[in-house]
Amino acid sequence: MSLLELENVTLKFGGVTAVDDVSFAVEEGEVFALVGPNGAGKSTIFNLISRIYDPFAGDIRFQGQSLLDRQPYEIAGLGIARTFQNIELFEQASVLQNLLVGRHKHRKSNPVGEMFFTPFVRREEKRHRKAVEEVIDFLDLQPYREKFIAGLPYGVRKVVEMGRALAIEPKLLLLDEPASGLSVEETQDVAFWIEDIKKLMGITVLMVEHDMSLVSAVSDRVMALADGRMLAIGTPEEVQRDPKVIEAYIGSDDAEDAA
Ligand SMILES: Nc1ncnc2c1ncn2[C@@H]1O[C@H](COP(=O)(O)OP(=O)(O)OP(=O)(O)O)[C@@H](O)[C@H]1O
Repeated sequence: MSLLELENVTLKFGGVTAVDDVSFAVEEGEVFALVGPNGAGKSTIFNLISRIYDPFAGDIRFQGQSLLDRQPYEIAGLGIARTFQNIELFEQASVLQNLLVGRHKHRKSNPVGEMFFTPFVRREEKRHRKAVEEVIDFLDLQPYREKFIAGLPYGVRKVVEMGRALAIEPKLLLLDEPASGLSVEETQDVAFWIEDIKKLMGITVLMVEHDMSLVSAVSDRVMALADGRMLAIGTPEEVQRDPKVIEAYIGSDDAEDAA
């Protein structure tokens, strides 16, 4: 059984078919990338998996169970965490506080227990702190742990967003353009982290990314899309060599990314 399966998924926005009969499966333990020119449907696929949109047709399954009868707020609890293209963190809160928010789905205590700070609540709090401290160490965020997000450089914020998703202890991590806006050096760091997330944490990664150097460095498999349709699926090399993929990029705004 694949970890995540999309089967004949279609979504239309008015007259635009953003995702057109798309099927693919992500296997446990792999890094799988979605690539394609602007408007190909990549972010819409993430929003479908996150249950922000209902597909017009088709099914989306996680660990064999359909996600279509789930609400968006249930998705993290099932073990799917995501980052956003436009970083979504609490600006006036510290790195530590932002990561603790990621632990929300693990909270088992009730409001009365929290009011009286019972031994159970204390133990639970310790467990959350430990999990978050591990993520802080893992992502080298120690120097920033008490700093407010508002004062942090863009590259660090992106790492914090990845940390918040990891603090959920997901089985599947959805990374929406993890390298966008980053320097070459920062992108290399992201590549190392993705490798470690896969190898050391055993987390499966599905990512949307325009930077083909990052895609080639970390992905086991890649699916290329254009105009909502699947063009090719395979190793990064196979997909980059595919004539349909080359043609889709030529003349698009993203021609340089494909080079
Ligand atoms: N909420 C929406 N309402 C109407 N049309 C939308 C909406 N979201 C996306 N679209 C359209 O659906 C198509 C796919 O968009 P999507 O954002 O998924 O592409 P993408 O591959 O993620 O592009 P990019 O690389 O630019 O982020 C585009 O034609 C887009 O204009």
